[in-house]
Amino acid sequence: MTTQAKICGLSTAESVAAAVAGGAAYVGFVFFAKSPRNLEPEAAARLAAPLRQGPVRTVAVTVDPDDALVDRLMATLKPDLIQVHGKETPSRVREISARSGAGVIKAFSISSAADVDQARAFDGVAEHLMFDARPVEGSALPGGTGARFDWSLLEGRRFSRPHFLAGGLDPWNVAEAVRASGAPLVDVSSGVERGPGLKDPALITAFLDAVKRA
Ligand SMILES: O=C(O)c1ccccc1NCC(=O)[C@H](O)[C@H](O)COP(=O)(O)O
Repeated sequence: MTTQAKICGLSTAESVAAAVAGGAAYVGFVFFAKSPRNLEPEAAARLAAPLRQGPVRTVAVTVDPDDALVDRLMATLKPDLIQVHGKETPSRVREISARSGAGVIKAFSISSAADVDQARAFDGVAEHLMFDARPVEGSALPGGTGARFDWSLLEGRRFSRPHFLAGGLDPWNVAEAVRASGAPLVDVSSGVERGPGLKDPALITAFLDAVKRA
């Protein structure tokens, strides 16, 4: 099966264009004040405007979003999916999905097989599960840190919908990560940046080319 990619944390028209031209299936915009990739929903809506009629799905990346943020995102960006990267429960994921009408990507911080097991409670509740590396203790960010986990923890794992592998991927390791994990979907942020929050269009292209060859 072809691996599909999400390019996360976009903040310029050039990086959005590189993601679309390279064949990204998903593009992510971050709404988390402590992140160097943080955007106002209105700014993300402007960046996503050229994608409206196309096949690329837009993702709003959040951490424990309250109803006000969900409503504001749906009034502006109108994402296809809302990614939740905090301590959301299965019932909160259901609420966010019902309130927004968007699908939900539930992200998990992984450092052991037991961390992968906890995702079972969300299988069939969230549209996609995302397995991301556990950030180092004290990190201000729950995601987008460039940290990796042991990709083989996902080997042989099956879920009702395609799942994402994330965490420390880049153009040079993504093929090996796909092989070791068997993940059908991959996600990258810092591995296609030239500095914190600064996406590099050439690295986005290189990452998407590597995914196509994986
Ligand atoms: O990217 C952020 O700044 C961010 C902030 C708060 C919550 C989640 C965030 N990113 C989530 C993502 O989907 C990242 O792409 C994912 O964690 C992988 O990041 P990286 O290891 O840098 O490739």
